[in-house]
Amino acid sequence: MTETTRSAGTQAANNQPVASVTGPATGGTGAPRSDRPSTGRTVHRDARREAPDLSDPVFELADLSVSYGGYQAVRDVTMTIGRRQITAMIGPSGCGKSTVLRCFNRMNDLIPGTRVTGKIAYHGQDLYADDVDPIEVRRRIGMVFQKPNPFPKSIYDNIAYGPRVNGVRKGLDDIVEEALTGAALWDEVKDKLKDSALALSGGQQQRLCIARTIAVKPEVILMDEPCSALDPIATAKIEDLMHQLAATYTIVIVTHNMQQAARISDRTAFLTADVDEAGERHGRLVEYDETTTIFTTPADKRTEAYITGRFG
Ligand SMILES: Nc1ncnc2c1ncn2[C@@H]1O[C@H](COP(=O)(O)OP(=O)(O)OP(=O)(O)O)[C@@H](O)[C@H]1O
Repeated sequence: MTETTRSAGTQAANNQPVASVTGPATGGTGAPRSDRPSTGRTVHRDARREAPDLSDPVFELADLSVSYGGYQAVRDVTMTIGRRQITAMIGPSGCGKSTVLRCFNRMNDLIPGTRVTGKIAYHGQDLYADDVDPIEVRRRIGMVFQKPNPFPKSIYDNIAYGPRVNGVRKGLDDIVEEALTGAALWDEVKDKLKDSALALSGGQQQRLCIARTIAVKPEVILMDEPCSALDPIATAKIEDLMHQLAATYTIVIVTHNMQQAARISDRTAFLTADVDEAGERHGRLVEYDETTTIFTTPADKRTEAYITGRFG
C-alpha cells in the first residue's frame, strides 16, 4: 500500500507515456443476481450503448482512503472504472462521493492537509507516484463542477484558454468550433463568439464548461453534480450530451439524482457513511455494479433502502 501526503504544487514535471493495461475483468459485488430481490424499479439506460465491460480499465482503486487533517472521510474504496463508460457515484450527503471524485485527477492535492492512502492507478500507472505531474494529470482528466464557472471572458476565449496555456497558437478557430460542437453548443453561439460567456444561460454556461474541458482533449471527464443548478430542460440537454460524449470519453459523475444515475450511467457505485467503534463517520463503498443491477436487484440491503427512498 502506498501512503502519500499532498499539498499544491509539489510535483516536478513529467511526461511519462501512459502505459496500456490489459488485465482480468473485475467488478460486481454481492449475491448472484437471480437470488436477489427486485426493487421493482426500471432503468432507462440508452439501449444503443454497449454493455459495460471492465476488461480495459482506465482507473483501478485499491483500498483508497482519504483524510482531511485528522478526519478520515473515506475508507478503503476499491473499484475499477471502465473505458468510455459513464460511471455514477451516488449516496447520501457527506458519504465522500466528491472526495473520491477529486482523487481521480488529484484535485485533492489543492486542499492543504489532505492525505491519500491506498492506490489509484490510471492505465496501470500509480497516479500519486512522486514523478507524476498533477498538472498533466488534470489535462488528461478534466473536471466539470456543480456550478457553471465560465471565465469572465468571451465565449471564444473561454474555449481557447486551455489550448493557449498548452502553447497552441495555430488552428484555434477550429479547436473552438470543434469543442463547442462536441458540447452541443455551437449552433447556439456561433454568431456571438466574442460576447461574454457570462451572458449565456446556466445550461449554456455548463455546456460551455464542458466545451472548455474537451478543448484540451482529455481522456476522462469528471463531473461533480453538473446538473444540480440547472432546470429540467437544461438537465436533459446535458444528459443527452453525456451519452454522445461517452462515445469518446470516459465519464465519472457524482449525482444526487438517482433517476439521473439510472438514466445515464453504465455502472453505479453506492457509497454511504458508516459510524465506526469510536463513533466516527467514514465514507465506504457499499456496492458497485452495472447500473441495471444496482437499481433492480442490488446485493446489499443498504443500497436497496437508498434507491427505494427508505434511507438517506
Ligand atoms: N476540504 C475539506 N476539509 C475537511 N473536511 C472535508 C473537506 N471536504 C469534505 N470534507 C468532509 O468529508 C466528508 C465527505 O465529504 P464529500 O463532500 O466528499 O461528501 P459528498 O458525498 O460528496 O457530499 P455531498 O453529497 O453533500 O456533496 C464530509 O464529512 C465532509 O464534511
